[in-house]
Amino acid sequence: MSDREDLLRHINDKAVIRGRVTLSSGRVADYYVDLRRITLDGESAPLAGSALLDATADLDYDAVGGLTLGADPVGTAMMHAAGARGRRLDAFVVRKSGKEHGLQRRIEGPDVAGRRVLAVEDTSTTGGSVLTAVDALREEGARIAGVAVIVDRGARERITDEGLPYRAVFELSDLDV
Ligand SMILES: O=P(O)(O)OC[C@H]1O[C@H](OP(=O)(O)OP(=O)(O)O)[C@H](O)[C@@H]1O
Ligand SMILES: O=C(O)c1cc(=O)[nH]c(=O)[nH]1
Repeated sequence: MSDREDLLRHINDKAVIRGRVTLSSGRVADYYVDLRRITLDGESAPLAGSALLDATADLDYDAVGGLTLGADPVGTAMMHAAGARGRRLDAFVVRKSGKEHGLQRRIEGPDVAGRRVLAVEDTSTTGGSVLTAVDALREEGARIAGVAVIVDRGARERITDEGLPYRAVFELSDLDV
């Protein structure tokens, strides 16, 4: 079984939660894909990191991250999967709002200014969260190589309409939902 097939089994077994739920956008749905149960799972997270590296192999970037919180373990899974392949890949975290104390950085981690970065999400429904990260990254002087998610929940059109390459390891139709 390939890593991608293995990951799909993990997602269907551990992350697909049925029941009424309010989504980030305020929409109501009758299932949730809780990918934190994958990206924070010691067996599943390396599969997710590896599958995202494969799905973005045609894109040129050297740092990866997105809007906290869902994106954080996605970026670090990719960083470690890249390291296991002998490739240096940095990670970063985009805060939802700027921090008032300390160094008052909106984007934590190695500087992204002037670098080609990949904006990631665990899942993207409206694309609003990942595009918030894209805006913050551009403000910081980063160049966006593309957007990548583990599961696309409907954001493809909005993100590609922005002119951004979009890669998803899985579409909703791949899942048992
Ligand atoms: O494409 P969108 O409509 O923006 O929805 C997707 C977002 O929703 C979830 O995060 P959530 O907003 O629940 O916040 P969290 O990551 O802080 O848990 C998920 O991790 C994405 O970030
Ligand atoms: O749209 C969302 O907020 C959302 C949907 C989903 O399936 N999983 C998730 O973490 N967020």
